[in-house]
Amino acid sequence: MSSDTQPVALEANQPRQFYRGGAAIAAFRSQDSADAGPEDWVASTTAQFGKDEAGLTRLPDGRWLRDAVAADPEVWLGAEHAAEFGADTALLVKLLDAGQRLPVHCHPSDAFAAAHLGCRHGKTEAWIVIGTSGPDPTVYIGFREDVPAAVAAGWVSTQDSAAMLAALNPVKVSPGDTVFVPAGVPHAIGEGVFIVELQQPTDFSVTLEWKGFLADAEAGHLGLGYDKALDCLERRAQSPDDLVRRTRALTGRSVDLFDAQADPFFRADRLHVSGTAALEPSFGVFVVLEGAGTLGPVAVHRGSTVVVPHAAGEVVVTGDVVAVRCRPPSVPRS
Ligand SMILES: O=P(O)(O)OC[C@H]1O[C@](O)(CO)[C@@H](O)[C@@H]1O
Repeated sequence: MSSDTQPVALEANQPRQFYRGGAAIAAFRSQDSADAGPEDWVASTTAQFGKDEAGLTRLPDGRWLRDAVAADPEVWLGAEHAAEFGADTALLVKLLDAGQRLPVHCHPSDAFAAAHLGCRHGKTEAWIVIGTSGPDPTVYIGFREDVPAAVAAGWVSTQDSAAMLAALNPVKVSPGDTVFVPAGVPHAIGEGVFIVELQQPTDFSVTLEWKGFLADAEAGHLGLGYDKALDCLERRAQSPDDLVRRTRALTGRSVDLFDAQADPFFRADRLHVSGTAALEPSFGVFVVLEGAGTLGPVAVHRGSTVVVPHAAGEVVVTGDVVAVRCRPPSVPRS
């Protein structure tokens, strides 16, 4: 019988990345050192692309979370989820602190990943802005106008960063804003933006703007070559209004952070608890944004991250707490 029936507080898990950042994570989590890097992979059962272990979360008892879930998917994920996904959580959550602008890149869809990368998941993602710094916190999302394939390929081969960035919609952001990033849509998170990121559980990226970020072009196309990799790029114009939501003013007990277009990929809500709240049974990844209290038996405060197995049942939150609850997609009942 599995003992994984209680929420578990997690330490930071910061695999090496190629870009600067991390001070906001250190401040948020009250860490001593700000040098651990710009990303914290929370409750991760996903390794970095091409790596065996980097990125995976270790439970406090020393097991990889991935192995614990594999040993008992129904305990961790519930019977319905396990029937659809097996031991796959179908979710990756990160804290990401962009200490510099990230490169322009995009991610494959499920169909592209299945056809070329041997995986059922692509990497649709979404961002919940939880902090900003500097004079101009901006994200860049989707092309402003349709871009012909030859133009995109030309930008990549000449590494025309200025053209690539200028082709994207800039969006100023502040805490409480959310951005849905469908597979294929090119994007770059700007300097000074600190987010909770939800995504499908892969590390597949096509880095259009590799120069100045990656060692060489080879690191940017998933081993497919840019000719093939750029087939996953969404070159049609996007309207930021369709992708960005401003949720800061919403303070209900549970505020849905994304709209229906995110439902096939993941769910997130912001819980505002004052007193007690009982949460329905579910696998969940929690990031506590404000306040202090308890999540089941676990004491939590700003900066806490907690993974909750489905078998924890109805979990009670107490105290004055604002937290983001991240969950995999709900599996339709047949
Ligand atoms: O996928 P890359 O090129 O490593 O990009 C870095 C980061 O950019 C993101 O895709 C956010 O846009 C992160 O999930 C990822 O870790």
